[in-house]
Amino acid sequence: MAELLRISELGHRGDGVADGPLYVGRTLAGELVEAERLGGDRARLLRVVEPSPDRVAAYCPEVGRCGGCATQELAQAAALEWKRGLLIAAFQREGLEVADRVDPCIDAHGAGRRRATFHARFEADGRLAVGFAEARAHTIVPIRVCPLLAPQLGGALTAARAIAEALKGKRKPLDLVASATATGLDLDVRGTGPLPEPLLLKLVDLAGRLDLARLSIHGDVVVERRRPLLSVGRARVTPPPGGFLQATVLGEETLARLVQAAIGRTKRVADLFCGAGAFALRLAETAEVFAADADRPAVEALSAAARSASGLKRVQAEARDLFRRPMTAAELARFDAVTFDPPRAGAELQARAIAASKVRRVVAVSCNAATLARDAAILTRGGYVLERITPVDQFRHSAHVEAVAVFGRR
Ligand SMILES: C[S@@+](CC[C@H](N)C(=O)[O-])C[C@H]1O[C@@H](n2cnc3c(N)ncnc32)[C@H](O)[C@@H]1O
Repeated sequence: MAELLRISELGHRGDGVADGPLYVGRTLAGELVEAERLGGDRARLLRVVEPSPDRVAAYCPEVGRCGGCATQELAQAAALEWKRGLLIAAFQREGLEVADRVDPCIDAHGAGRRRATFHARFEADGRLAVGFAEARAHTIVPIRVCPLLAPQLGGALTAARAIAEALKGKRKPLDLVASATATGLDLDVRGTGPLPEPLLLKLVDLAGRLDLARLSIHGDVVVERRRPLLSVGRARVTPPPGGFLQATVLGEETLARLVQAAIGRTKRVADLFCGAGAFALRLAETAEVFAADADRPAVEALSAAARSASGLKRVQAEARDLFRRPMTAAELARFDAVTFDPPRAGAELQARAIAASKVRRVVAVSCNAATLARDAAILTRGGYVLERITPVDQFRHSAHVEAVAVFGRR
C-alpha cells in the first residue's frame, strides 16, 4: 500500500531515511515521497512528491537495479558535502569533535574508475550474466556499459564477458578484476578452480584476440602479452595480478599528494600497508623510505620499481603481516614520519604501537570512516594531536569516502 513519507536524512549507505527508521532508496534528505513498504525496514520509492533542490536526473539506465551507484540522483556538490558529514559523524561516534578541522571533500573521480570487479553468473537456463551485483542481493545485473569506468577500461566488460563465456563449462560463479594500465587491460579471474591445459590454451588465444596485456587466474599468469605498467611519480610499477590499486588515477595522485604535503621534508619515512608503492615510490623522491605490506608480490613489485627508477632515495620494502606483527614503537624510533593506509578493518594494533612511539608526524589514510575514527582515537589518547582531515571521493555515487588524517606529537 502506498504511503507518504518525509525523508529526514541520507543514511550512511546512501538510502533516504524516514521515521521508523525506514530506508527508501533513490530518495534525498528533505523530500516528500510516495513509497510502499517492502517488509523489514525497507520501502520502495513510487513517486517523488516534493523533490530536493539537490535532485538531478540519473544518467545510467541501470540506476535502482545495479548496486554500484546509490546516489546518482544527488548533485555532486551535495554528495561531497554529505561524504564530509559521514566522516564527521564517524569521528563523533568515537567522541572526537573534528568538524572545524575537516576540509571540503575533494572530488577525485577524474577520468573514472581504472579498476572494476565484474561478476559472472551462469543462470539455470544456461544464460550468462556479466555485470555488477544488485543492491543488497547476490543477483547479477547484466551491464553493457558503465558510465563510471575510465575510457581505458572501456573494453573491459566485453573482455570479461568473452572470458566468462569461455569458462562457461565450469558453471562456477566468477569474479573478474579488470585494471587499466599504460600497456593495456590486465584481467585477473577468480573462482574458476584448476583449469585443464586445453582450456588454458583457449584462454591464451582469447587474450590475444581481446588484445589483453595480461590474463591471470587467481593471480597465476596465464599469458603476459605486454608487461602491465603504471606510472607512480618517477617510477614505473608492474602491479601483481589482481593486487590492490586505488580506484581512480586522480584518487591515487590526490591521496599521495596529501600524504607528501603532510609529511613535508623529512629524512626517513615508514609507509605501512604500502601495497605496490603508490605512496612509497613518490615519498622516495625526497626521503629514505621503509615500506611494509602483507602482500609479498606487491612488495616485490614495489622493490623492483624502486630499483629501476632513477633519482630515488633508498627504498627498503618488507613483506610483513602488520595485523599480527605491527611495527613496534622501538622499530619506529628511527623514522621522522609514518604513514599507514590499511584495508577497511583499519590498523588497530599498529595504531596502538604508533601511539606508544615518539614519531613526530603520522598520516593515516583510510577507506573506512569508522575504523579511521577508532584508530584516530587511539592516537589521540597516545598524545597525538589531530591537525587536519581531508576527505577524498574517488567512488562517485557510492557511500564510500576516503580520508587523509594528519597527526602531530604534542
Ligand atoms: C588500502 S590498500 C593500500 C595500498 C597502498 N597504500 C596504495 O595506495 O596502493 C591496503 C593494503 O593493506 C594490505 N594489507 C591487508 N592486510 C594486511 C596485513 N594484515 N598486514 C599488512 N598489510 C596488509 C593490502 O595488501 C593492501 O596493499
